[in-house]
Amino acid sequence: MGQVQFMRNLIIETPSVPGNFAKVAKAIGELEGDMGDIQTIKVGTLTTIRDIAISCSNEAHLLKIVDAVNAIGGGISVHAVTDDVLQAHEGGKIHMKGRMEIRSLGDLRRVYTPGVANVCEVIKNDPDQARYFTGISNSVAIVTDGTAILGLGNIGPVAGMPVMEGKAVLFDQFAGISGVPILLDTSDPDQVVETVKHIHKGFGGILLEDIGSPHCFEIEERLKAELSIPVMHDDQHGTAVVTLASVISACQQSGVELADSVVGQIGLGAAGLAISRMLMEYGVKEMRGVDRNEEARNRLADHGGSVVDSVEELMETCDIIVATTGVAGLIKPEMVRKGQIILALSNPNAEITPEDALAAGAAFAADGRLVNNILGFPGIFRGALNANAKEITYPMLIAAAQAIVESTKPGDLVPHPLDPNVHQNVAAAVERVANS
Ligand SMILES: NC(=O)C1=CN([C@@H]2O[C@H](COP(=O)(O)OP(=O)(O)OC[C@H]3O[C@@H](n4cnc5c(N)ncnc54)[C@H](O)[C@@H]3O)[C@@H](O)[C@H]2O)C=CC1
Ligand SMILES: CC(=O)C(=O)O
Ligand SMILES: [Mg+2]
Repeated sequence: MGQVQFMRNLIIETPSVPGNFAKVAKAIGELEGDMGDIQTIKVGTLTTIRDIAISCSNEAHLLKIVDAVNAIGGGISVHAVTDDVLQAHEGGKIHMKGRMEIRSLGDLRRVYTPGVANVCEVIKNDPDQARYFTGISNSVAIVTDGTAILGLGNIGPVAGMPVMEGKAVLFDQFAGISGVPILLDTSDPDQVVETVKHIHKGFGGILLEDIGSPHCFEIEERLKAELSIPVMHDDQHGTAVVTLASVISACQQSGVELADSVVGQIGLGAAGLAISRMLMEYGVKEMRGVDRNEEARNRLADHGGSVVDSVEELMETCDIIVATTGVAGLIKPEMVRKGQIILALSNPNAEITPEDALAAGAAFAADGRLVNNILGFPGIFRGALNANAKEITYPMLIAAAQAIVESTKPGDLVPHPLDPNVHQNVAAAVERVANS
């Protein structure tokens, strides 16, 4: 199958006779539709109705699949096409909920006035008590200016809100952290820094998300210097941690020495520069990079990497390739060299699909659905908040990467994101380093 841009659900009716579902699955499979969740909605004496999630390339591809299912005949038909992803977003994905229920006047007086005034006094007299008597130390602001939402570009903070709500859901589920999206109506570094400084007192940490380069570098550096709570730009360091982990695992499994490998980074923006820096920090001696933007190329050179002239040259000369350009299909199968490790991490669509990279001879290949900062940021912040850390340091990030490697099953590049152990292990490793 090509790039997955399109996820829809088909509501399909079949006569209730064994073998009919297999016919439907065959028709979908023959057209390279990728079936996901299957739900049986109704089993009647005569007919059965199922809701089948399908991933495909685009609307035209979906229509071909619908036609093919309708053409099976024998009473098999597509009743409707629904958009479950859109429906799942109705009303938003997050909701601020109280941890106390108010069932009596006594509860009301404890939770709110007059009782709450006493807690205010306690904190006024000793501000450190806010750590125990408010949710501040368990809350992280998810701050975006909307300038680099996934690989969709500068689509603005409101259009980026579904991503920020998604990050909040992940924070909650994997780390028990309250993630609060903050949408900034400015991308001017001075204004971003000032705004975050003015709101930071309500949070135990700041996650900068989908803020484009180059202003993301200045914003993060200034906030790290000026605030005494953990600040991390996820697209830089969350991604770099998970990429380092997957590269270590791939090298271990293929008997390659990472330090002696030539690593090539395509796209030297927020994610790409941070990945290059982390790999060099970890010991990669030969780090090469390419970007269409001259300033981005210069930044790699300033950090000790070497710049090459084209994607083709990079592909030809490197053992390990990481791509974070946001450009789907940038790596052509004919550019792939036998035995290469290829991580094409752009979302929602990769520079090359893992299937195409493997078919072209790559030893390991993955995309941004697998190698994703989801494996890093929840545990990194959990560990930092547990340790009451004032910042997130390189040793904490390297420890997070090592914890991901240790949580990876043999044969895999990274752990499954729904494996709660990985988030717990990352948190424990980060907390340990922060406390050392
Ligand atoms: N899998 C994951 O966990 C993550 C994936 N990403 C993905 O990485 C991509 C980039 O994200 P950011 O680094 O935040 O964006 P960015 O805008 O900071 O960087 C993109 C860089 O790619 C360069 N570029 C674009 N087209 C190019 C081409 N044809 N040849 C060479 N260079 C080119 C740009 O000049 C820019 O420097 C996005 O698609 C995003 O979804 C980002 C963070 C995490
Ligand atoms: C995963 C992520 O943060 C991104 O694609 O921007
Ligand atoms: Mg992002």
